[in-house]
Amino acid sequence: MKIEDLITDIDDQDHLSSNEQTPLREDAFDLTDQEKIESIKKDVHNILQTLGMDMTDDSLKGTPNRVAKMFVNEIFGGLRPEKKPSASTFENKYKYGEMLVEKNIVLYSTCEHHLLPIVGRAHVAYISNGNVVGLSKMNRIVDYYAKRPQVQERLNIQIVRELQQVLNTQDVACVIDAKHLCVNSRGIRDIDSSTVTGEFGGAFKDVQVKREFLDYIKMPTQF
Ligand SMILES: Nc1nc2c(ncn2[C@@H]2O[C@H](COP(=O)(O)OP(=O)(O)OP(=O)(O)O)[C@@H](O)[C@H]2O)c(=O)[nH]1
Ligand SMILES: [Zn+2]
Repeated sequence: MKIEDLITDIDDQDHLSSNEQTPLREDAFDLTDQEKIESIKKDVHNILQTLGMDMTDDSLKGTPNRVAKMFVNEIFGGLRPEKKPSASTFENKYKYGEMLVEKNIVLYSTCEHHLLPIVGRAHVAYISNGNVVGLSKMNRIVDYYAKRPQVQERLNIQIVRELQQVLNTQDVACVIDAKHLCVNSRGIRDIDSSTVTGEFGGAFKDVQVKREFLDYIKMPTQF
């Protein structure tokens, strides 16, 4: 793929290098969402028709529209830059200077190689540089980048880069542990394996800081 063919969220271009970006074409948003749904509907119909399915069957006739809407509005809804959650920060008045960990964030994404689900957990942490972000915004940022055709490594990096920008600090980390249905349910069909990735920025590169973060993740949640 040529470098010119790669764009990312328009407002992300300053701080992401091209290999961290979702490979989108420049004309990615020329069509409206409704136009995309109409086009994908025909494609899904064609796939099922080619497979020999009776597309007039009551149970199947709504499928192309259903799948097209699901692609555009739901599982790939995070391709649209305007859907990025606004993660307003506020002043760290209480001067909390330790690590904050938002753990066990449920993650649903889609493997871009097979278009099968990736299901897992993300654990996000940062050390405040004067600003704090609303807790739920971390879950929302994970969800936004997960709603794209993804590979886990890129998803992991995109989450960290976004929070680094929002919080104006390098001291952000994210670990993802996820099952890829392309590995679990087809191909090698290894139901037990999962994939762990980690991205550690700034202070989290320090072994002890990283250790503290990983220990918090392991700690059972008591409630
Ligand atoms: N690095 C990485 N690889 C992934 C991810 N999701 C899926 N893959 C892998 O992408 C690879 C695609 O390999 P191919 O050989 O082209 O596909 P395939 O013939 O379907 O491979 P098998 O899954 O081994 O049957 C597979 O090994 C997948 O396991 C991911 O998030 N990160
Ligand atoms: Zn896959």
